[in-house]
Amino acid sequence: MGFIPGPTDPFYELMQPPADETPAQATARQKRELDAQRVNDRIDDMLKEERAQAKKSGRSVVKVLLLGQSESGKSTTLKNFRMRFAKEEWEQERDGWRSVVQLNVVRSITTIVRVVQAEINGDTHADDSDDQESVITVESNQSETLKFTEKHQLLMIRLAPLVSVEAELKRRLGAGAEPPQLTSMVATPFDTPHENPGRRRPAEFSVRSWKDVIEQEQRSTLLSDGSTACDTDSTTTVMAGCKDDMKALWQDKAVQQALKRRKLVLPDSAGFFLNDLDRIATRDYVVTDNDIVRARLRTVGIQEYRLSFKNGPWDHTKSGKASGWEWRIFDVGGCRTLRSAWLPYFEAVNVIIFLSPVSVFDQRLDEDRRVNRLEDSILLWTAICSSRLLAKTQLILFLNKCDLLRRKLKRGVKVTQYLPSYGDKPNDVMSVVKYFREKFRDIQKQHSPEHRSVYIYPTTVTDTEATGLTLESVRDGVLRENLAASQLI
Ligand SMILES: Nc1nc2c(ncn2[C@@H]2O[C@H](COP(=O)(O)OP(=O)(O)OP(=O)(O)O)[C@@H](O)[C@H]2O)c(=O)[nH]1
Ligand SMILES: [Mg+2]
Repeated sequence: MGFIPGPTDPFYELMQPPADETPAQATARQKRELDAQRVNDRIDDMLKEERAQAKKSGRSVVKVLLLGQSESGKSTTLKNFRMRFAKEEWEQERDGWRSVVQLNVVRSITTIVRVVQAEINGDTHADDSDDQESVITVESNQSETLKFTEKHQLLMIRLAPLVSVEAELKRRLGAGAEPPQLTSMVATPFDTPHENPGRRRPAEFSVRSWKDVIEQEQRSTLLSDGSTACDTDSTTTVMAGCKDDMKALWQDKAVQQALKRRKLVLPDSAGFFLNDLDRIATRDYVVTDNDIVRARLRTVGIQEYRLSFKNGPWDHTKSGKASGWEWRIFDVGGCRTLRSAWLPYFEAVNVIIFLSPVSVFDQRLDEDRRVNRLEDSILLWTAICSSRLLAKTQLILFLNKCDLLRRKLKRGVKVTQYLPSYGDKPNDVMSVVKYFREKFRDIQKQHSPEHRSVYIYPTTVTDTEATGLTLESVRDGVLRENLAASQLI
């Protein structure tokens, strides 16, 4: 059985049906609850079984949750964990990421093509029915005509095959994909759900489990003789054929102006991929770790990965038992429509790694454009710190996306303009990160039901070398802190 909250519990509100619920909504809710209960029961059974096995083997289990808003870098952190501590598996699945990187590239290009086409056609609003990145509006005072010529028309025609490449890649990766749930939203997992106020941006491509997607891709690219099928793959061939045109589009001045003018928000990693087309859009493209940590697949399900740690300095208890440790890391979807699904995973969790991107103080949530991203992150952090259920959970905070913060500040964006409490402190990375560190620490101190400390790391989780070192420090800290406990779950 899962836990049943009493009226004083922060979860109680969440479990109450809405006052204005119709009979149809009640039936749908009851079905959802029944399904959720079944899942919970299955998890409970599994946990029981695992506890028994762990006891037998003398191994200790640490349950780790990765939390934070959408695009905060949770899945990227999980990739770093696996890259650092599960090297063999990581090497094996590397090829499976090829199509994901290709989809990231192609989606950015087709989005740009749509913008340029809209400019050429003189549309004031581009079609936003497909991609989240394509929601763009023309500023009325900037509507002078850009210089598009026949060259651009020709580029549009020559890049047209990428639309079917995108569809093909989506179909192939679709094994683990699922349309995002556009149901009710919660700001924190403890809130009462309320209706989605109407998203301006339709969803990104998302996956229920990238484990499934990657494994399937790995199988489909591996030939019977053990070699990979990269040079026989038609999407790769088309992309290689379009390489020069993609480069020409991305580097074109009028195109760049159009993107700026229409305020097109491409994913964080678009520039990285599009500046490196000579390497990526080739028939013999080999995926690198750097590519994988930048490849974006939005998470909609909850996935679990296991890591084993053996023979470390943390491995010896007073009794001399060298038991080994297993980490079960859970990666969740951070979008507001998905946060209520986190609740069952809060039970018996040892460690939460919370990611708060420090570069987002001037951005809004995709799922609710009225909400500032930093405010959302603070709200979520406060709720996690305040939860009684999580009172004994060790908290680790990653102040992430420091590289993007640096870039933003260099462009002259002033923190104090969006965050008046920042006052006239220096507008540099060190000072901003220090400020956030203090604020998040204060919230933790003020709201934790019991005394505990929080470990705070400034991170750029796309920097795999630096993140690897951070994760080693996290691992040692967590395991030392938990050493006293003989059985962790
Ligand atoms: N430049 C930069 N990009 C980052 C950093 N961390 C994550 N990203 C990128 O941001 C995007 C989103 O990261 P994800 O790890 O998918 O975010 P998530 O928290 O799992 O998001 P959801 O699955 O929607 O909950 C990816 O394209 C990452 O490559 C960072 O520190 N710097
Ligand atoms: Mg994710």
